[in-house]
Amino acid sequence: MEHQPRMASPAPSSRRSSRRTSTLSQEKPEFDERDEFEEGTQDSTSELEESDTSTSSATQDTDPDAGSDPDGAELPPFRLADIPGKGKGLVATAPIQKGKLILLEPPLFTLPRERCTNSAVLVALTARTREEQRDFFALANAYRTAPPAAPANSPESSPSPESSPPPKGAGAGRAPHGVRAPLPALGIFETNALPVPAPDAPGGEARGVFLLAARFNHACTPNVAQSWDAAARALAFRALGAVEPGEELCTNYVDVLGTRAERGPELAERGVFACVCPVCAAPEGEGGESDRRRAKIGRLFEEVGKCGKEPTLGMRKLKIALRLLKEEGLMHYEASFCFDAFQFCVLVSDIPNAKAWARKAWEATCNISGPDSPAARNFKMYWANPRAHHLTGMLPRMTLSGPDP
Ligand SMILES: C[S@@+](CC[C@H](N)C(=O)[O-])C[C@H]1O[C@@H](n2cnc3c(N)ncnc32)[C@H](O)[C@@H]1O
Repeated sequence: MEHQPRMASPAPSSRRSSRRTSTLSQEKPEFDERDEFEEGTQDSTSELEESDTSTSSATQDTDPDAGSDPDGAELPPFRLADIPGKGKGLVATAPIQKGKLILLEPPLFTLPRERCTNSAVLVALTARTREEQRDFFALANAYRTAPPAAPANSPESSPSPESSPPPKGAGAGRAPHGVRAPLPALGIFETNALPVPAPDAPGGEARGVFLLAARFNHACTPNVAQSWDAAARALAFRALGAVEPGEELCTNYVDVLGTRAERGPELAERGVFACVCPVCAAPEGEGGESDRRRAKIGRLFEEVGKCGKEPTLGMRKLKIALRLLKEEGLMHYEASFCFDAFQFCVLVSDIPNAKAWARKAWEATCNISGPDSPAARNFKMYWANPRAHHLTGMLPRMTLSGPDP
């Protein structure tokens, strides 16, 4: 039987959907439809300079401590700031609680996955206001080759490359690592676009630019999860844990259950050619420990998926994985393992523990994609009625265990 997609995450809040999947070996009982965790995309506006937090993007449920603007509208609890080694980024301006929705942002525009060209980006931009066009061209371009220094006092010598559209031709040189650089509009799009559901093709994927959320940098231990809010047709960003003022808010662009060596090439594809997040910048010894933990979680993820006929063993493995996730600060993968635990319990008709695990999966999912997300609603339904799961009673009855306190 097949082990279906597992989790969400944040995947991670990734610029690319980094949903992890695994497959139960054929002879094992089938695991059920996994959560529909949507992984984020992002965008933003360049107006959020330093202490100025005004933005046209919708924010819901923003922290009251974040204050409000003179019109009484709530301001997002973050500001745009310079981040060493990363360009600009978003930094918390107020304490943010775990699970708090910090940003809900619709895309500036989207493009079908197969039609992401420089001219398609330019055409999409013509439908936007001048201010939005300017904000788009102020976003980072990881593929831009610095143009030769212009003579002092020449028109080209003035503003920072991010404050005005790149001159025609800039960026047409060589990107880092010898990759041929795309033209500026496409370079910016490639650096910042995030996957979103295709607006007119059910089940399909498009790529969208989000002016504010594009300013989230990547971290291999992210503190912000992203998910697609289908009702709002917008990306939602929630705090994965409590955040203190001054902390940088980061999503994860790629699945982070790999070692540093494994993450590197994937990150380079997303325009992060040398990740300077605390995990990647850690001294060799500490980094090695993190690599070992992540590699082990990844292995356990696969192994748990093959334990459909050995629920006791599966439960033992997933509890080790949950402990390692906690140690590594990667709680956005928690819900998937909790749902595995739920399925082991229903397999052997251990209903009290099944309920406890479904509840934990629900709680974890609310922090990632909110209580109204399809995944959260699904887990809540199983919490109320575990026997609704089709695996119920497929193996001889036994008592497993519930979540650790
Ligand atoms: C979507 S943008 C993020 C916002 C960007 N820093 C800015 O100034 O607008 C992605 C770019 O940010 C930088 N970046 C993001 N995360 C990084 C990280 N962990 N380490 C180094 N650079 C990072 C890279 O240059 C990457 O191409």
